[in-house]
Amino acid sequence: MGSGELAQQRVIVALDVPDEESAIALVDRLEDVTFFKVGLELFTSTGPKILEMLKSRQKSIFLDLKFDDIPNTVAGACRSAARYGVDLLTIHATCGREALKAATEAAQVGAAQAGVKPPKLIAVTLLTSISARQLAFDLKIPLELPEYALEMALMAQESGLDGVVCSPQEVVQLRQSCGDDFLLVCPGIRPTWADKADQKRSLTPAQAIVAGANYLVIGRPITTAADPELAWKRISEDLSAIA
Ligand SMILES: O=C(O)c1cc(=O)[nH]c(=O)n1[C@@H]1O[C@H](COP(=O)(O)O)[C@@H](O)[C@H]1O
Repeated sequence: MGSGELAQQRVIVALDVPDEESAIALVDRLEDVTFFKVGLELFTSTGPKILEMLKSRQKSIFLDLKFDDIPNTVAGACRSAARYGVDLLTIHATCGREALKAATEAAQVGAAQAGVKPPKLIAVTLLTSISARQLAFDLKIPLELPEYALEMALMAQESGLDGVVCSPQEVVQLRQSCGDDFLLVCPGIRPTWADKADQKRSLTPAQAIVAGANYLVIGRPITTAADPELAWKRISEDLSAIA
C-alpha cells in the first residue's frame, strides 16, 4: 500500500471548529484527507450547509450528533439526519434497546424518502473521556469498564446497528465478540507526540489499527497542530509503516 493510503482510507478528521470559515480553511489545507467528522460544535454553528460544502469537495461525512433521547425523538432525529445522505451517524447506546431499534428503522426510512444511501448508524458505547474510576464513582455503574462497553456494543448489535464508537483500548475484545462485519470507530487516538487533553482511554493510530479498528477519529492532534498538514503527514507515515 502506497504512502498515505491507509490514513486516507481509515482516518476521519474531526472538524471541531466554531464556524464554516475555519472548517473550509482546514479542509482545503488537508487536501489528502477524504473523510471528515462534523460534530456538535460545527453543526450547531453552521447547520446543514457544512455538509454541502464537504459533498461539493467529494468528501465522506461522519455526522456526529450523538442523539440521546426517547425512542420517538431519536427516531425522528435519525429520519431527518439520514436525509442529508451522510456516511456515518451517531446515537448514544444509553438511549436503550427500544430507541436504538426505532432509530435504525427511521434512518432507513429517511434515506429512502430522500433517495440517498442510508447512513451507517453507530452507537457510542462509553465516551473515551470517561475513565474506569469515573464510570464507578461518578456514573455509579457497578460493572468493570470493558464489560460495560461490551454490553453496550452487544445491545447495539442486537438492535440492528451497523457498529459502535468505542475506545481503541476495547477494540480487541469487541472485535472478538461482535465479529468482523461490525464497525468499530475509534476516537481517543493519540500519536506519541500529541497531548492527551481530555481523552482517558487512548492508543496511538498504529496501535488502534493493529487492534482491529475500522476507522480512527482524530481531531486536535491534527486540527490544533501548528502545522496541520505536517501532523497529518506524520500520522500517515506511522500508518504506512504497518501497512
Ligand atoms: O462520537 C465521537 O466521535 C466521540 C466519541 C467518544 O467517545 N469520544 C470522542 O472523542 N468522540 C469525538 O471524537 C473526536 C476526538 O477529538 P480529539 O480528542 O480532538 O482527537 C471529538 O470530535 C469527539 O467529539
